[in-house]
Order: sequence, then structure tokens, then C-alpha cells
Amino acid sequence: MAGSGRLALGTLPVPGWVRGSGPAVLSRLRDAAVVRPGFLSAAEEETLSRELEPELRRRRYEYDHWDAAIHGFRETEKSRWSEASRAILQRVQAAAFSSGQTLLSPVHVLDLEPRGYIKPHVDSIKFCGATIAGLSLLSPSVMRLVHTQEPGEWLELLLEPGSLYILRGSARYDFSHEILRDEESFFGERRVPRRRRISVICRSLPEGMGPGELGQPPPAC
Ligand SMILES: O=C(O)CCC(=O)C(=O)O
Ligand SMILES: [Fe+2]
Ligand SMILES: [Mn+2]
Repeated sequence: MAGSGRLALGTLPVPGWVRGSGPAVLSRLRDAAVVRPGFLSAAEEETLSRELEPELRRRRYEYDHWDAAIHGFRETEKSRWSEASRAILQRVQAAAFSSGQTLLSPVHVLDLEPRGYIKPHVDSIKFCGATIAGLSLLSPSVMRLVHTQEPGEWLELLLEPGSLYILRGSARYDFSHEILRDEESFFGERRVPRRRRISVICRSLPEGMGPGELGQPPPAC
């Protein structure tokens, strides 16, 4: 069990990087909250962080997001990517989105300093559609999802560097998501020390909205 990274839950295999309040929520969100560890090769991680570093370094860490959800961060909305990074983003698109979904462009890049964190929030339904997909770089972190109506229902995702997470449907609309601060960064019993983390986040447009119809998007969803 421990060796394979999977835990048998009745007949339902639960990956070792997902924990939840119970079998019902794990089963219900099985295809709605997905983590793919090792989605990026070491070379791909390096490609992305090298490309992002100079752009991020020009900015200063901020301590209040526009909606105060994010603390200790800097961010950019990036539309021009190297060919190598474009290939990675296309793999994300193919893995996370259906052919009918249009992606929000530009791509959101978020740099959380070691003491930075993201408070529980649901991404704006005005600006983001049904699917959110994020690559994690540099540091592991724990993403917690909590049902907005039933706080006893929760899921935790262990996001290792190089992993891809996908939130869609119910996981995206009915659950808040957050990135735990260093002091609270545990995956079950396992301490997950938070260092600086960069995430690269792709989102679909709200259904029925064309790429030109968005108006002025917020700095982040
Ligand atoms: O850093 C992440 O992976 C998530 C960021 C996030 O939740 C947001 O910008 O709305
Ligand atoms: Fe979010
Ligand atoms: Mn946000």
C-alpha cells in the first residue's frame, strides 16, 4: 500500500496525494479534484522557473490581494511564452480541459514567498469557467478544499513540485480552495515545509463567453 502510493478504500483506489473527510467526498470528487504528481519532468520544471524568474524578480511581494485572499505574493499575467513553455502549456491544456473549453489568456503566474499563503476562496464565476489547472514549482504545498455549505466535507491535495492539479465542476464551484501557510502545512501527520512556491494557473473562460468578451479581468481570479 505505502509502496504503491495507493490506499484501498472498498473497491475505490485513493491516491496517496489526496486525503478527505470521508469516502463519500473522496468518491464524489474523484474526477473533479485531480493531482498528477510528476506531470513535469525536471527539465520542464527548470524551463518554466528559468523563464519566470526574471519577470517575477522585477516585482515586489504584496501582502494583500485585491480580494485579500492571497498574502505574501507577487504575480504576473503572462501571454508571451517560449516555444518550450508553450509545449508544456499545451500538455496542460490537453490533460485538463475538454476541446469545447476556451482558455483564459494570459496565464496566471503566482509566486508565494515562504510565509505566503492563500486563504479559502472560490474563484470568481464571472471571470473563470468550470476548470482550473495549476502547475506547482519549487516547493511542495498542501491545497485544502472545503465545501462551502458543509464545512465538515473537505479534501486535501499534496502538491509536490512538478505536479499538476485540476479542479473542475463541483470541486471548483462547491468547495473553497486554499494553500496552507507554513505553520499549518501538514498533509495528515506529514509535515510539508513551505518554501517559496511558484504556480502557473490555466483557467477556462466562463461557458458561452468568447475570448474577446471578458473586459478587464482582475489581477487574479
Ligand atoms: O497557487 C495556486 O495554485 C492557486 C492560486 C489561486 O487559488 C488563485 O489565484 O485563485
Ligand atoms: Fe483560486
Ligand atoms: Mn484568486
